[in-house]
Amino acid sequence: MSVRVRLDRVDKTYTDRRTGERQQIFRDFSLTLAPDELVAVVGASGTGKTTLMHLVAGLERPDTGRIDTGDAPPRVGMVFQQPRLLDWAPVETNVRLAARAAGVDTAEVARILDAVGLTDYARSYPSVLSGGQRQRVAVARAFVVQPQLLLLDEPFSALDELTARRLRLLLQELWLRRPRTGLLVTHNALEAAFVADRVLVLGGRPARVVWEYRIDRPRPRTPEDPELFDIHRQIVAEIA
Ligand SMILES: Nc1ncnc2c1ncn2[C@@H]1O[C@H](COP(=O)(O)OP(=O)(O)OP(=O)(O)O)[C@@H](O)[C@H]1O
Repeated sequence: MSVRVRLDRVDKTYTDRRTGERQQIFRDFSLTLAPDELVAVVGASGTGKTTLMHLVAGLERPDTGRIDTGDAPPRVGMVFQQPRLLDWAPVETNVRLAARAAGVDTAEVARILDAVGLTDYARSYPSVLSGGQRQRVAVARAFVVQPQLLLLDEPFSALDELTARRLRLLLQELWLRRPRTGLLVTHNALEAAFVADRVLVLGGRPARVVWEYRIDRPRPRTPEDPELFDIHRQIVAEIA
């Protein structure tokens, strides 16, 4: 079952540790992610993209307002900029521990390792893998839990462009096997255009959606699609 995510009139304030000043990151902020919709959030540094992700993940609580993800807490798969693997454990164990913690049949582990192209590295330790391979493990760990909600915070921005591109294609492939609701935070407008059903440009303080674009390009998409390139240019123009 896919989830609908609804942020309803959310306020979120932080106190600056150095100055003691209060910063209102969100005021009366509402947003809905439809079931199986992939939404990308872009915008200038410090606007509140990661805060938004943390609110949706339940890692931060709103001061006021509600975040509704349905009756039962959804299974969440997260991918961060850094893979955050357990260095003492082989690849297979990294993925299996995530599956077990989520109560998912560990038979899924071999299947997802195959899907991300890491079967031959199942017994390897993260330290011997390339950056791209480590991030593939992180993607496997996120997908092995069969997430109803996918949260991607700059998942490919620490990788070189060619590797990032391969991982975006992998993400598309995994998502197409079974679509699910997702939120992607990225600085890369082309990535947003390639991955998302809808792109939001966040700006200002408190943050608001200053521009929104629905991407109706059919999937599977290719990064060479000139229409996606045009959309990416519009996104860049809106961020600037
Ligand atoms: N735990 C915290 N305590 C205090 N201030 C915080 C905390 N988390 C974020 N902030 C502040 O909230 C604002 C928004 O931060 P956030 O990380 O959400 O922005 P962002 O849009 O993700 O930025 P970037 O693109 O640079 O990652 C920033 O001014 C940041 O300093």
